[in-house]
Amino acid sequence: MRDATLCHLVREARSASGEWAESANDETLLIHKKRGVGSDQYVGPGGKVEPGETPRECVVREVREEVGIEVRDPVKVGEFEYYSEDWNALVHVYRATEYAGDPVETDEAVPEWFPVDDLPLSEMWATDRDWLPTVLAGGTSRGRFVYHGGDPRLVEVETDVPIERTAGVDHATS
Ligand SMILES: COc1nc(N)nc2c1ncn2[C@H]1C[C@H](O)[C@@H](COP(=O)(O)OP(=O)(O)OP(=O)(O)O)O1
Repeated sequence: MRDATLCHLVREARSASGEWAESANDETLLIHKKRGVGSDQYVGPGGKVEPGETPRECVVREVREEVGIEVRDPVKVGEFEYYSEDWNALVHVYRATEYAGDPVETDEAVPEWFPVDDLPLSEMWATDRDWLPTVLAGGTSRGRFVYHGGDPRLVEVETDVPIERTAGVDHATS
């Protein structure tokens, strides 16, 4: 099975005085994908892990390539198995709040910030609604999804499960 990554970057809300504000006002960066798996949908930036690369290295590279942002603190918060007729993957999900740069459009993606409580779920993978709100709120999730004809046929999701929270180190895939 192919390893892939997703990054859910959270821009934490602050009040006018610079204090932390309600987390409901946080925003997350999604991309409208121009090509590849899930094109024409919104999804977190990410992509396939290259040989010899760790998932953490991959997620940093993919976010840089897709939207021009340098992610500083990706923490692994989820792991999902996806099966479909033409795409099987083990997807490593990261949450990050520290980054440098402003998102830019590239030939792969159009970036857009969304409030965490107002996601474009009807234009995202159907199963994102089963785990993404938990991850954006700082929780963890693990799941197994089987798609057929573009629709989810099997959905198994656990939330707030132990995930090896590899803030700095993880392992290269073969
Ligand atoms: C239900 O299935 C999926 N849900 C979500 N949220 N994300 C998914 C699903 N299946 C795949 N993905 C994501 C995981 C990766 O970020 C990408 C992988 O595809 P992509 O084609 O973008 O990979 P790249 O390496 O960027 O592509 P190139 O080969 O064109 O460089 O999709």
